[in-house]
Amino acid sequence: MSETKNKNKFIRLLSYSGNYKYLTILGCILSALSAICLLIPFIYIWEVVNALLQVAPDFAKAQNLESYAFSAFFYAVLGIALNFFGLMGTHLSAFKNEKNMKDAAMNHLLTLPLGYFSTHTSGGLRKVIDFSTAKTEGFLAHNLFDLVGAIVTPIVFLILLFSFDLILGLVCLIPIILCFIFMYPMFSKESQNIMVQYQEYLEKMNGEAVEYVRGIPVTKAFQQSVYSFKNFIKAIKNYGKFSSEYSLSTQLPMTSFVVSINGFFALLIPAGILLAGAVVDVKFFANFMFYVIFTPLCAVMMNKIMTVSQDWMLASYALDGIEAILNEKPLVEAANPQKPKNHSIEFEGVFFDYEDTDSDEHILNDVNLKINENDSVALVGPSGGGKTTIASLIPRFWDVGEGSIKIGDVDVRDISTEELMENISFVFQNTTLFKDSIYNNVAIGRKGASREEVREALSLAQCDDIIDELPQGIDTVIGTEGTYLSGGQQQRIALARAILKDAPIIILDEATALADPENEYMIQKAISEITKDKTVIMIAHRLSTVKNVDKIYVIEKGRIVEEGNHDSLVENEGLYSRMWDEFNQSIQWKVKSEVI
Ligand SMILES: Nc1ncnc2c1ncn2[C@@H]1O[C@H](COP(=O)(O)OP(=O)(O)OP(=O)(O)O)[C@@H](O)[C@H]1O
Repeated sequence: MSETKNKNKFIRLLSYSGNYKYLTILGCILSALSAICLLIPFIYIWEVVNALLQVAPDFAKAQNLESYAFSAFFYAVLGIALNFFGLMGTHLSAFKNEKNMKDAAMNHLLTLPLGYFSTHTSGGLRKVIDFSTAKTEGFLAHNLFDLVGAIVTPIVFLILLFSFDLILGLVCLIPIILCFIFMYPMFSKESQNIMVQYQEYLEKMNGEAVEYVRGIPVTKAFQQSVYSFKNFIKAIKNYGKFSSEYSLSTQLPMTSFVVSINGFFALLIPAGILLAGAVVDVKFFANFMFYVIFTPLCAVMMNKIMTVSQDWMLASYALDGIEAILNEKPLVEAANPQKPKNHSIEFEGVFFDYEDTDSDEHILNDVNLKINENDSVALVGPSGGGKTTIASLIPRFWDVGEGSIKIGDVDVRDISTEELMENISFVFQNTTLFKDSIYNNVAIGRKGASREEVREALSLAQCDDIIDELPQGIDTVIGTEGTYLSGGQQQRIALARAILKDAPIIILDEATALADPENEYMIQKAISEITKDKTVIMIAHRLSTVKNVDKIYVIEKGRIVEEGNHDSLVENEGLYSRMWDEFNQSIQWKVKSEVI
């Protein structure tokens, strides 16, 4: 059963090569032929030794030496040529395989809901795609080719063993059989699972190491030691424990394997001496020489089979990584997409939970709200209440569990993704700027935008002072020549991108979170530019930034607990009014401490 599954897996892997898979098959056939050709010269060497021994000590009388030497040379060259063309075939197919696999994964990623990327970091995805495709490419280009050669060689070897001398052949067969017996457990399902577990422990440790390096500034600032990174320590210990236990468990089979593959001589030489006592003739001596020269080759081949089996396990694990991405459910596109009638937004009885939510409480619990076209609303409330989640459901980062979200009276699930993205701009607290020029970073906001339009958007987003200070103006590449932008500056560039996009619905999540007072003032100016005549949803902790919106929704524990404008909510003396008091106190505290 597991064999069929593995076979299927191999066929699945090969299918990424498309029609190039025939090159893999051809490459493997050439590998087998090459292995046979490369063994034939040994027969001719035996013929030469035999011919010389027959006429010893008058070696000049030896016959056919040139013809043997030429034949040996011919097969050696043919073997190398077949090897070369075979490897070329497997490489071409492997490169195609790698490209197709990467394309499939990348294209599939484009169909996934945006929420997928908030739980799967770009670094992690890149690692899976790069590691997996590199591993499978290596397996198809080299390891599989080697495996065929490594399997064919002992088979031809066995045929040769028996055709030269039956008894010596049988003697040489014993260590080969022992090798296979000791190798068998290493091919088992259990052993494959161990390999997968090993990779998981290794990845966990690497992941924690990255977190550790990222956190070094905090560790130093708070005078902590490496031991404060408990997860890292735990990951190292787990990895160490697993590796030692695994190594110890393979001690006996591995040692037995190594002893057997290198134990040919231990049996061959005593057998040779014993047999030589009985039949002392030249032919026997030539045969014996043949075995002495030839048998070490078999050890090399056995070793290769052993390592290739491990390479297959790694390649199979890598394929699992890619298939995990490909098996992610894409965002379901509407069969008959509709256009929103206007840019109002409505939540009707929305319930939502993340996939891994295990609490009894819903993340969003019966959320109902209506935002008229061109109105500005704010979502405020305690941390973890669900503000970002509400905003993320509008552009379908995730789909609602129950209820519906409508834009212009059309359910967002009935709007095509393209149309939805055209209608919505979002600016998050953690803005992503590419390591590219400021110009390209902004121009991505709208296809075909002219240079002038990009400049204008930057200007409206209050970025003139940033551009003036850069060595190459808007063509300066961020992150080079010491060009690093502060969080607030990056936020303004991101706002320029949104201004250029000019979408009718704007979602601003903590847009001023990273700003110092001067940047905050500039960002506020940019925001008033971007939000003119737009439907706006703002999420903010600084209540001063949302005081003038048309409506404020107070979100707590996934529910809307209050709604109204600023004045009415302050009068209400509920959660908002308490938050407003706390906000004012914090401002006064700040002013006082600055005066002192
Ligand atoms: N990707 C996710 N997967 C699982 N749970 C999540 C995810 N994102 C948020 N949550 C959980 O959902 C709840 C609401 O989070 P959300 O970020 O929407 O709150 P918020 O009000 O915006 O918080 P904050 O003001 O701190 O940004 C929290 O309990 C949070 O832990």
